[in-house]
Amino acid sequence: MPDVLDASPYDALLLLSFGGPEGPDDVVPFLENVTRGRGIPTERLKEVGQHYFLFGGVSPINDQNRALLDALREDFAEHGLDLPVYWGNRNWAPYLTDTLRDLVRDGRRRVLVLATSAYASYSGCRQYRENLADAVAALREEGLEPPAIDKLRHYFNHPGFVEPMTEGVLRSLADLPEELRDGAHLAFTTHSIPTAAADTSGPPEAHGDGGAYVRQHLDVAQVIADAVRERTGVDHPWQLVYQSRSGAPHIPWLEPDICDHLEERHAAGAPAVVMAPIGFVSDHMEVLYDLDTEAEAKAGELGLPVRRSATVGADPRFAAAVRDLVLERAAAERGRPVTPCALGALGPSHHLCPVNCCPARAPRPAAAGADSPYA
Ligand SMILES: CC1=C(CCC(=O)O)c2cc3nc(cc4[nH]c(cc5[nH]c(cc1n2)c(C)c5CCC(=O)O)c(CCC(=O)O)c4C)C(CCC(=O)O)=C3C
Ligand SMILES: [Fe+2]
Repeated sequence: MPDVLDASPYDALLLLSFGGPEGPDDVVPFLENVTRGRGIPTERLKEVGQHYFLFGGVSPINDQNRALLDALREDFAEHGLDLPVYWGNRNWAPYLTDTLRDLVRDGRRRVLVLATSAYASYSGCRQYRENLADAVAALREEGLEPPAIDKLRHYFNHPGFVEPMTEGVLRSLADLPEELRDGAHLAFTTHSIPTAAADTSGPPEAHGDGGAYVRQHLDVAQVIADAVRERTGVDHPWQLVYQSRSGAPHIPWLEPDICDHLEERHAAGAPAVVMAPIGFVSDHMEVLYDLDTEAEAKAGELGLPVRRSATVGADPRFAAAVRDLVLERAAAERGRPVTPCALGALGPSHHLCPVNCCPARAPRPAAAGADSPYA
């Protein structure tokens, strides 16, 4: 029998994700949920709807979360961590508010949240916290007393997140024809966001242009590029690039786009490119459409050999990393000394988002932060 691990003061882990449609009839209501009050052009919505219809109206994200849930439960059981794991989404069933109601029903009083977004930014962190606050408010409206909620720190630089991606890049390189392999460029890719959102991602004072969002991705890219060089003896040129831009054309978003980058690399004589989607936790629609469909098609037009490397998904090393993060946070909350695990130059992220971290354009209550009315 393994030793019993101590998750107190927490009595549940909540996997909090984006959600996605599971059939053609879900697509439009899902997009309405995502974009409620966000001013995304109708043209863009029609286009994104087509991305989903191309795959039968099904996003793989929910099945990927089910697999992650299984991996977490299996890892916790194997290691004697007695902590139930719940799952709720921001934009599709199972909806966060319903899951929070389940937590109350089961008598859970202090919940730790694992968001399926590894980096800072309004879209990747505060927006999740706002939706948590909305769910808390909804339960209070019903006369229920919701549990206290904390959110795990950003895990972009945790070895259990980075190492499976490093291995994925090595596999993609190995999959290229040998004569192209050593000259291959690495394109680390993530979701584009408005430059104004990047610059204030947080906390903004601590970072330069591009804020924590860009700095964190650059740090991970550097760690992976270094590890690849160590393992192969080859120094592959690399760059951080972006994908899945939306919003109005006159508003600046992070660039270059992956497709423009492929064109530019091709013109510069790169023999091949490995696209490494470090910004994403699983192979959801952004990976399946924007990389595997659109960017692959662009590369085909150019005659540029490309490979797309793996996301962590339900890798057991990621599940183990979550266990490590849970135990670290629980110990910290109990006032024990902890040595947070992190690769790269930035070091471990804060446990509690400071006031004004990744600010929204229009301030709204957000849970699990120093500026939270529920902290
Ligand atoms: C940083 C970031 C992540 C990574 C962190 C994280 O994972 O959270 C992410 C993930 C995801 N984004 C997703 C889907 C969408 N994102 C949209 C819109 C937007 N995303 C943004 C940013 C991000 N998004 C932004 C700044 C917008 C524009 C306006 C707004 O702020 O809303 C739209 C509306 C249409 C469009 O404009 O494309 C959709 C449908 C799905 C589900 C995929 C599936 O179904 O498999 C996932 C995992
Ligand atoms: Fe998105």
